[in-house]
Amino acid sequence: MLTIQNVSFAYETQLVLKNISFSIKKGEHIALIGASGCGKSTLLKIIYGLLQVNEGTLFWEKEELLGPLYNLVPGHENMKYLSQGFELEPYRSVSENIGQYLSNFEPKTKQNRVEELLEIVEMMDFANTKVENLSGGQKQRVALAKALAKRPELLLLDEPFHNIDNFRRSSLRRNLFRYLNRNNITSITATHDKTDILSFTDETIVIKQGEILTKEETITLYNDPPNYYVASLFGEVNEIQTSLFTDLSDDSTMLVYPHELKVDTASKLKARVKNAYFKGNHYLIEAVFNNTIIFFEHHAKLKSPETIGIRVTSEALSRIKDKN
Ligand SMILES: Nc1ncnc2c1ncn2[C@@H]1O[C@H](COP(=O)(O)OP(=O)(O)OP(=O)(O)O)[C@@H](O)[C@H]1O
Repeated sequence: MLTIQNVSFAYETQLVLKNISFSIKKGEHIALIGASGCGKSTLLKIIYGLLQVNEGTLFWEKEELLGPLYNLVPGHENMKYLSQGFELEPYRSVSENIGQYLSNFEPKTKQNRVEELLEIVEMMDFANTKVENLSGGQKQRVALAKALAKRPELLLLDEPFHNIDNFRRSSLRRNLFRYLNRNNITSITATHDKTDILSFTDETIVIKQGEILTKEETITLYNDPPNYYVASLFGEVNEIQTSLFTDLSDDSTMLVYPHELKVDTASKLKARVKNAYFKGNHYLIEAVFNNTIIFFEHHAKLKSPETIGIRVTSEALSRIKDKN
């Protein structure tokens, strides 16, 4: 559906994206992840047609997307881009904003559509409220509904749940992706939030300093990250000498997530507890092991400077052995 070939882009002299190539099929959900400033928003803006590439080509099916120099109105009509600074009309109501670009030809159809969108973003109670009187998170939800209003084929989301409180975020995410799947709408989401990525995207593209580091099925990428940088985008991760926990004798290291390290009183491999962070259903323990800081999950609080034995779960060990 969308193909990007060898795209490079610079803001004046600063080269921000280098030789980006990938394609997306209809109905797929893709995550764009990478450290702040790596070029995620810039890439979304290029795809939407707000920025002109210096090199490379973009295709929508077989049609080349030529960019803003060749279009009077920037932005491709089969896409919608939800930017971090949502463009809403502050003095108009939530419903008026959502319906702004919908046809007035059949008022009942328009009203039904606005109501459907209000339900998706859980803003039914604010239909007649002026946007200027909404919180940042509420504005973000209205902007999302407005982006969906004209049924785009491709939705480009830039940190879409950034301002939304945890309480709403989960249900909003579920509503949105249920709607996208039901309507076969493709999406690309630039995000820092691993929950956005893991539960809702088929593939993940990792960008580092303007280049694609990897593009992989999201589950595969999480279960078998190619390096520390990629694993750390999903949260805390430990890089541990493989020979300590396996019979491999080389000096390679392995990546182990905190839930894959367990306290084991029988283990000869000892770690010294530094801190315990309450996480609700477990504690995240920070400890010193083999002269480096490690993190692991434990059901109870451990006190500094307690010394405990640790082991790696058998699932993680077999994954590591399979790799070697
Ligand atoms: N309008 C601009 N003019 C000049 N430089 C810019 C402009 N917008 C972004 N940049 C620079 O381009 C680089 C990439 O920015 P971009 O916003 O694409 O990153 P990002 O990965 O989306 O970051 P974040 O996760 O913080 O939103 C950064 O170094 C940024 O400072």
